[in-house]
Amino acid sequence: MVLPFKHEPFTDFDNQKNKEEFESALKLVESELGKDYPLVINGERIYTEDKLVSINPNDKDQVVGKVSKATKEHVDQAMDAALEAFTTWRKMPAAARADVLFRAAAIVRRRKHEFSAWLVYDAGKPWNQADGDTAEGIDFLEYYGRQMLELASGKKLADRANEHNAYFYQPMGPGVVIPPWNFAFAIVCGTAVAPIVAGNPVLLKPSEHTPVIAYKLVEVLEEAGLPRGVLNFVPGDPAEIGDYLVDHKDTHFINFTGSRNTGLRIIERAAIVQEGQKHIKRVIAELGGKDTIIVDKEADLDLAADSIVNSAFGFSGQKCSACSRAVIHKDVYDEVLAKSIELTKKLTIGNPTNENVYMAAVSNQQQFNKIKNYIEIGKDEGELVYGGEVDDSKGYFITPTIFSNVDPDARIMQEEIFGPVVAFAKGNDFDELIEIANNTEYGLTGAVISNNREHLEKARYDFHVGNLYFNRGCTAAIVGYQPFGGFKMSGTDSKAGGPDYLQYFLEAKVVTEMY
Ligand SMILES: NC(=O)c1ccc[n+]([C@@H]2O[C@H](COP(=O)([O-])OP(=O)(O)OC[C@H]3O[C@@H](n4cnc5c(N)ncnc54)[C@H](O)[C@@H]3O)[C@@H](O)[C@H]2O)c1
Ligand SMILES: N[C@@H](CCC=O)C(=O)O
Repeated sequence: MVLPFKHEPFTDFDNQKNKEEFESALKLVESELGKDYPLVINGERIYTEDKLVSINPNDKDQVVGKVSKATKEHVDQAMDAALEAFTTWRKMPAAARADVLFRAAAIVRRRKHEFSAWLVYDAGKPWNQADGDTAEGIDFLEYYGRQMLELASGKKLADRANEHNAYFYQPMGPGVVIPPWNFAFAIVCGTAVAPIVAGNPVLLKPSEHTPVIAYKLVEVLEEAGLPRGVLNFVPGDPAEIGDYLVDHKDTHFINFTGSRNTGLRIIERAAIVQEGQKHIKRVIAELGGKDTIIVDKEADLDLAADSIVNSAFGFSGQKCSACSRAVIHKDVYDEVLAKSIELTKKLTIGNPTNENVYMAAVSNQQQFNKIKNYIEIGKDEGELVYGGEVDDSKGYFITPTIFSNVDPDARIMQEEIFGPVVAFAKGNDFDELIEIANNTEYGLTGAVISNNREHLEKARYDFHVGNLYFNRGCTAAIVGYQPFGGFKMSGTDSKAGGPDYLQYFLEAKVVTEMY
C-alpha cells in the first residue's frame, strides 16, 4: 500500500549529530571531486573529449567534475533510443512506473546528505538551502508517483444503453527537459520524472553550470530500475544543441524552466512544424520573477522585516521566487527598512564547503557580472543603504544589498536581477501598494504582510501572481502544499508539484464501445 504523501522534513543543523553527519558527507564528496562524467544514451556511457567543467562557485580553482558534452549526433542517437524505449515504456503499468520513482525517493533519502553535499559544491548552496533542494527532489518523486497512480484509472463518463464510454490518459512520446542551475537537484528531478512517470522517455539537458548533480540523479533512477533509453542524459553547450533539441521533429514536448528570454525563444521555435513532424509540440515554460512583498500599515513589522530579508537573501536571491521589491506603506516604511537593515547585518557570508553559513557566493561569473551591473544601476536609481560590495577574487561573492526610495518604474524595480539585491519603494495607501506590486511584466510570487482582513481579501483577487502568500515570505513553496508556477511573463503556470502537472505530459483518450 502506498502511504499518503507527506513532505520530506528538513534537517535541523543545530543538532550536533546532523551537523557531524553533514560534515562527513561533505568530506565524502570532496574525495570524489574532479572526476569525469559521461553522457548516458540508451543506458550506454559515452565519454567525449570536449567537456563542461563544473567549478565550485565559492572557490573557483576547485573543479567539481568534468562532464562530457553532447553533439547534435548524440541528440539524434538519444532521440532514436527514446523512440525505441517509448514502445515498451508507454505500456508499462502505471504502478510499475510509479514504483521506479518511489524506489528512487528511498535511495535519495538514504543518501540525503550526500546529495546535499554535491549541491554545496556543484551549485554553491549553503547547507539548509542544499538540504531543502534535496528534500524537494524527494517530494517530487513521491508526489508524482502518487499522482500517476490516481490518473491511471482515468475519469468517469456517462454510459447509455448498449454503449460504454471510457476516458483514460496515454503518454505523448519522447520530449526534452531543460532545467536551470538554481534548483540543481529538485527542478532537474521534478521536470524529468513527471513526464517519465507519465510514460514518456526523456532527453535531459542539464544546465551547463550544474551538470554533476544531474548525473547523480540519472544514476539513482537507473539503480531504481528505470529501463534503458527512458532517460537519456545529454549535457552540452546550449548554443550548440539547445535549438537542435527543441527543433527536433520527434520532440513532443519541451519541459523548460529558466529565464524569460530563453523560454520565449523556445516557445517561438517549438511552434514551427519541422519536416516529417506529425504532431503539435507542447511547451511548458516556467520563467523568471520580479517578486514583491507588500507591507501594510497595520502589520507585524518584525514579521515583515524577517520575511523580506529571508526571501531576498536566502540562496543569495537566486530563486525565481526571491523578494526583489519591498513595497511598503509610507507610515511604516522607515521602521521596516531599519529593521530589515538590522537583520541583514546579522547574516553570515562564507564558503559553505567549510562552514554552515547563511549566504555563499553566487553561481557563476555571468551571474556575478550581471548582479554587479545592477548594483551600479541601483546607485543611480535609489539610495544604497546596505551592502553593495562585490569580490570575485576567490569565489563570486556579493554582499546582501538594500536600496531605498526607489521609483516603482526604475530598472531595479522592473528587471529580474536574480541576486541578493532588494529595492524598497513607498506607497500612500493599500490600493497604491497593490498597483505598484502589479506594475511589472512578471507574475510569479508575492506576499502581503497585513492584519487587515479587507486588504488581504483585496490582494487575494487583485494581486496578480501565481503564488500569493499572506503573513509570510514569498519563497519556499512545498510540493503538494503550494503547487508552483506563475502568470504573465513568468510562464505557462504549470503548477509544478500540483495535482494538474502530469496532465501536461499526457493525452486524454475516449473509447466508445457498442454492445
Ligand atoms: N518559474 C520557475 O519555476 C523557475 C524556477 C527556477 C528558475 N527560474 C528562472 O530561471 C532563470 C535562471 O536560470 P538560468 O540562468 O539557468 O536560465 P537560462 O534561461 O539561462 O537557462 C535555462 C536552461 O536553458 C538552457 N538554454 C539556454 N539557451 C538555450 C536555447 N537556446 N535552447 C535551449 N536551451 C537553452 C540552459 O543551458 C539551461 O539549461 C531565472 O530567470 C529564474 O527566475 C524559474
Ligand atoms: N519553488 C521555489 C522557487 C523555484 C525557483 O527558483 C520557491 O518557492 O522558492
